[in-house]
Amino acid sequence: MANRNPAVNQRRLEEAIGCKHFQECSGCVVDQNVAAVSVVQSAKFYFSSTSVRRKRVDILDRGLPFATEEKDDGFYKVVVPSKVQAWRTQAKLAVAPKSSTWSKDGCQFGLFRQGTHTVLEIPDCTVHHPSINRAVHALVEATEKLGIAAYQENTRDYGLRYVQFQVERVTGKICLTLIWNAETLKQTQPALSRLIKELEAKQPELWHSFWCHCNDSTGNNIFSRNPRRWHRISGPEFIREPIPATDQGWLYFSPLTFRQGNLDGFDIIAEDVARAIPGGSKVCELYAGVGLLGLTALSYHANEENGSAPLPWIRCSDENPSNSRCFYRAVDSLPLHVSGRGVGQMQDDSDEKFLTLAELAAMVESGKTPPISQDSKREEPSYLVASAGQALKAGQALGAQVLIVDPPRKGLESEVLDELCKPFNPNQPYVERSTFLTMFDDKVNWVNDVETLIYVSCGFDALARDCERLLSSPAGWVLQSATGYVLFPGSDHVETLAIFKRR
Ligand SMILES: C[S@@+](CC[C@H](N)C(=O)[O-])C[C@H]1O[C@@H](n2cnc3c(N)ncnc32)[C@H](O)[C@@H]1O
Repeated sequence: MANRNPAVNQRRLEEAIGCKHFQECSGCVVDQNVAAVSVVQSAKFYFSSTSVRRKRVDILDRGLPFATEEKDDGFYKVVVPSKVQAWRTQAKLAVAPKSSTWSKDGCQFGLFRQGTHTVLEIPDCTVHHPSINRAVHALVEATEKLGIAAYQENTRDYGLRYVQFQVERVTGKICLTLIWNAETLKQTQPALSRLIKELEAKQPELWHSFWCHCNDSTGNNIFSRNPRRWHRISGPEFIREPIPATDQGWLYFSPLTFRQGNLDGFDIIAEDVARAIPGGSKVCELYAGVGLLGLTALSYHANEENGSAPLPWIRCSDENPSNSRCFYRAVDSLPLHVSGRGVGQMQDDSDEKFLTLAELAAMVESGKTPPISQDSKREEPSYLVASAGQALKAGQALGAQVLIVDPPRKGLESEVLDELCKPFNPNQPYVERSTFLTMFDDKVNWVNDVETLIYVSCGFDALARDCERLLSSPAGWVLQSATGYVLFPGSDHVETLAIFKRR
């Protein structure tokens, strides 16, 4: 996995971030040796522990003893997938009044100091993409010039609470979301419109789009999931990012969809996920966001230069309804040989759509094979809006040899984990859709055909918990590899790619 250039990785492991806000700012816990953080140490020990070694492919294949002393045996590889500086392409900053005496002299933008609600300004943050720092400077100037007041937590007065910056990497432009203490857009006026006008006038080339999110709640949540709280004020609806590991196609994001904080780094993870999928596999992806991992895999395997075979189908799902439009836009942007559109395709309700019964009977009589073959055709990439547990029970993973999961920090939903821990049922017929099932739903193993489980984790504790259950279950999972990516250099965070095989 990854580490395609060990010299570059080594240099990044030793490089300093060199930020002048370090120590005062709560954003980073180290300024150099970015892998020397406690979560990476814990992960190294965890994957070297006896309980994991017992189910590790390298140990099983070589017949090695699994009992071990408390030490890192080198199985867990650590990769720094992007530069250690300027990697952050998405940031949320808190807003506070500039002075404590007069609320209308503008705003300051930064992170809360550890354990407080006092904002520390970080105008020269070295992990921010330079466009974010430019945007912060522009906001400081504009709010000061116009006398825009920041939200006052104790009195619940005034407007601006948080700001979110999303950089479109190819243009360097910013999609700016202003989170305003208001119930409706009308209540943000005229301050919001004046602020946007000023920003646009001062730096017209910096902005991709402006959004307002109305949040008048008392809690600490920055965003509500209610789509009616979102308002696009100007600019295009979607940010475009190239599909990783290929020159073909685009991914589309809006502020209503999940987007990784370090896209350069996540590109490497997406490519590693694609490489871990055997060519020609049918793939189901849960917790798919806008389809970043699945569509990368689809593109990667459609590229002859990678010496692979195209994926007959990918089925993606996520609970956020805003994702599906982004997903289908991305599919539209792919060349036909990648998306599989029009290439011997199987439509949604099976091929029976194309033949009448009489035609089918005539074909069989004349000795021809009817075109109802569940495993030889390509199916258009599809997207289901559903929770991961619901998606499995709708049959999304029936017939899939590979399952990709990239859950939020809290890990897999218990329904998903329960399903993955069921033993393989050799008597369950192979079908690719629940309509073809001849068993009662409660008897079905919804992941019976999955041979490779690709687990991308942003929460190490939850991964360790899920891994423990998978490896001790009767489902036959063994661990092929575990790679830790220092995706947010400076922070005590690790993104892990764990690959399980069924034996
Ligand atoms: C860490 S993100 C990964 C998204 C995608 N792989 C990416 O990199 O852009 C997790 C995703 O899980 C979704 N999610 C959270 N809880 C979920 C659930 N219970 N069922 C399905 N999706 C869920 C979120 O909407 C989010 O898109």
